[in-house]
Order: sequence, then structure tokens, then C-alpha cells
Amino acid sequence: MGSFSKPDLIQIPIIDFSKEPKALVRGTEGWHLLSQRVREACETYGCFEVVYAKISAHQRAEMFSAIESLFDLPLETKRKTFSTNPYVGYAIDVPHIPLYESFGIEDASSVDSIKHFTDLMWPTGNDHFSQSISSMVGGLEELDYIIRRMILDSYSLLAEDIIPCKYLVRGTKYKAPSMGDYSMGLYAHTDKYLLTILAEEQVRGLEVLSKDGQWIPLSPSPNSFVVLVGDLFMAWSNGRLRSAKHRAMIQGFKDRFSFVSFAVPTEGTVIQAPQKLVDQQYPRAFKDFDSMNFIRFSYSEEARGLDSDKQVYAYAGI
Ligand SMILES: O=C(O)CCC(=O)C(=O)O
Ligand SMILES: [Fe+2]
Repeated sequence: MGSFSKPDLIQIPIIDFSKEPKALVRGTEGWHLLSQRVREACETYGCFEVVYAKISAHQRAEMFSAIESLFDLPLETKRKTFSTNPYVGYAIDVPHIPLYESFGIEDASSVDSIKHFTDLMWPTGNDHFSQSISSMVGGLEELDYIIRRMILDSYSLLAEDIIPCKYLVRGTKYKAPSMGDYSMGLYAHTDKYLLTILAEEQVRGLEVLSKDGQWIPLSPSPNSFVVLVGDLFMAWSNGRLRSAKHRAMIQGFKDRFSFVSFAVPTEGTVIQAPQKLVDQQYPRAFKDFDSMNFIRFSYSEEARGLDSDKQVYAYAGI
């Protein structure tokens, strides 16, 4: 008798940073094991789900309530955040993705930068907004540093190889599709910076492309974040880490909110793979390049005509 078995659903790795608190101390056996798992996940999938209870459910709920209040502002107020800096400011009416609306806030780990943004949106002040965003960004900055330090350790690199970063954050609202049908919220792309850490509120929607071309729908648990390798990190690693292509697909009758932090190398950072990451199996794959110039390129007409994951190869590939 034949039997039918369901094809295995591929899942991205889930790495628990909260089970063993000592494992987040560098030099311990636990740290070493987590570092290997993080590296393997980033090389194979370009992403993983991290369980990280140090950012509390309360912090997360406060941040999402702040983000929702931002989208509730009148359109003319939201439009005041227009910026010519790539990926900064308010975006709506983006071609082909009518459900999408987002805010990019630059230098978000600076209290002054968040205050400036808050004052622009709420001239009479909104401490709840600035405090909940700053608190969340503080937590994400710590998490980003731990992950990037683990990756360095897993390649036996030194602390000085870590790239100093600022943080760009993006809050996104996806309007529920009018008939609730499975619809494109954000088209497939790779992120441009070093590392992305993403939180979503209740409604699922993020999908990641596997190496063999299957879209994997993610359903992170309420105290998890999704971590994604971006183009700059992939290039810095000489192509060892995978820059994961992902998209947002929206279904059902509830609006979806997500909050993302991007680790942005400070102005003037040159992306150059450390010598240890270059060998016969991985000959040098990219010319040295200025990270910000690549970001500007990725925002240009020329780059928009390319597939997102090809942009960094077009810009700096050897
Ligand atoms: O909202 C999401 O789940 C994805 C957002 C995203 O990929 C981005 O902002 O780059
Ligand atoms: Fe993304």
C-alpha cells in the first residue's frame, strides 16, 4: 500500500539566546556553541529566528503602540518626514505595492535624532513615542552587537574587525487587502546594510527564499526576532554569509505592522573582506568599496533596474 507523506516544510533555524543566560558571556562554552550555530544559519539560510527575552513583551508592545500612533497621523504631517537620504523618511504610494506604508528613521540610537523626529511629528511633544522607540532601539543595538561579535568569533577574527555602526529603523504598516486575499505587501529584495533585525506584531507575513528557490513563510514566536544578513555583510564576508532574499505577503483582514533595525556602517566605512576569509575556496569576490556609496547606488535608477540581490555584484563584484 502506498502512503502519502507531506513534503517536509523547510524552516529557518531557531536559536535560543535566552535558555542559558551565561551563553551570552564571551569566552564561555555556551557562547562558542551559539556562535557556531549563528554562523551556520547565516551561511546556509542568510537568516534565523532568535529567541531573545532580554527585550521584554512590554517593550515590544509599547514600541508597536507608538508605531501605530505614527501611522494614524494626518497624511500632511507624515509627509513632513520626506528626506533625500536613501531609505529615510515617509514612503507611501510605492508602485505595485499599494498596501505598503513606511517610515525610515536614521541614526535611531541617538536620543537627539529620535527627539528631532518626534518633535517634527508631534510639535507639542510625545514622550511615549520617543521613549518606547529609544528603548527598543537600545535593546536591538545590543542584540545586533552580540550577533555580529559571535560571527567574528566563529571566524576567529578580532574585535577590531567589527564594523562600527549606526542604526536606521523602519516601521511598516501593511493595509489588510480589501478581500483578505494573499497579496504582495513588499516585493522580494535583499537588505542593503550589514544586519537586519525584525519584529512583527501578531500578523504573519514575512517569507524568505531558500537556497533551492522555495519561499519559506515565517511565524516567529512572540518573543523572537528575525535576523537577516544584508548585502554589505555578505560582501564583507567574501560571499560566505548569504544575503537572504525576502518579501512580505499579506493575507486576512488585519493590518500588519513590522519594525526593523538595520546596522548601518558609519560614514566612510570601506567594505573589505578580512584576509582570513579569503582562500582558494573563497577567492576575493569584491573590490574594496565605500559602504555609503553602495547604498546611494542601490537607490539609483540604474540599480533599480537590477534584481536586488545582483546590485552589490554589479557595484563591486570582481
Ligand atoms: O515587514 C516585513 O516583514 C519585511 C520588511 C522588510 O523586509 C524591510 O523593511 O526591508
Ligand atoms: Fe527587507
